[in-house]
Amino acid sequence: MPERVGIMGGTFDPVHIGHLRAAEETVEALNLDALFFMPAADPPHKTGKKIQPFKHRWRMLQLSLEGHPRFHISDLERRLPGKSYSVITLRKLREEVLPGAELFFLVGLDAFLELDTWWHYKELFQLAHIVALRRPGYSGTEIAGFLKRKISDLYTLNAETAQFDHPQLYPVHYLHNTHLEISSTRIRHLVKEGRSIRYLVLPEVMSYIMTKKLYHLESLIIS
Ligand SMILES: Nc1ncnc2c1ncn2[C@@H]1O[C@H](COP(=O)(O)OP(=O)(O)OP(=O)(O)O)[C@@H](O)[C@H]1O
Ligand SMILES: O=C(O)c1ccc[n+]([C@@H]2O[C@H](COP(=O)([O-])O)[C@@H](O)[C@H]2O)c1
Repeated sequence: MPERVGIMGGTFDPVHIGHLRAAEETVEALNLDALFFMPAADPPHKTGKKIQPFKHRWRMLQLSLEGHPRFHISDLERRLPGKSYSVITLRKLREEVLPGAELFFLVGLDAFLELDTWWHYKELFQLAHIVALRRPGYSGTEIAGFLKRKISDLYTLNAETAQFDHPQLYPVHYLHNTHLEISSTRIRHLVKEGRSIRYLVLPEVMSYIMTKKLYHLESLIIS
């Protein structure tokens, strides 16, 4: 039986419990054998924005995932040249890194409803199952209309499995994960204002941010 492998792409600047809990609930709900966090080296929609170097974002992920039996990190996008387009990453995974595996690509509902702005976005649905994660501020009722308008009007909701099926393309799953109103943007702002981020990130990540002075006012001014 081919392995069922989740891929969670992100900037992870920094990784927070919104990411971690959504990933945990996906692994459980969809019975995944493994889930790879895939930090983007050059996130296409963050061009020109200041993001922390890959090594810090990578280390914070490592600290967060340590000891988890099914969570792993991949440095594939750091090794690929150019912008971190998800279609390129998924092609590479299917063709070379994980041939034979069944891939599940996780995206928050905010990102899902903007998938039509991604590079060669229609191909995503030929490469992997898409898992749309609930996120406060975005409604799952928009998924059906989005699929119909932007991808294919042959997607239909299967009431039994609560997923959208298609005769040729991969299914789209809408996960009823816990609503956690947490974003990396909010965490960066809290640090900058000298406020607490305890319980929004793992303790090891909080210590790392403090020790390395990431997101602090001084570090933002100097660099
Ligand atoms: N609280 C959350 N609940 C569900 N999904 C989330 C949550 N936070 C982020 N995600 C999803 O995780 C993926 C990676 O997110 P990303 O690293 O950009 O974090 P972010 O918190 O959205 O960051 P930023 O605020 O800097 O844009 C995206 O698909 C995003 O939609
Ligand atoms: O492929 C694209 O065109 C594309 C456009 C925007 C975002 N992505 C990916 O989506 C993930 C989340 O991106 P972001 O900017 O919300 O952190 C990350 O893995 C990006 O590489 C991918």
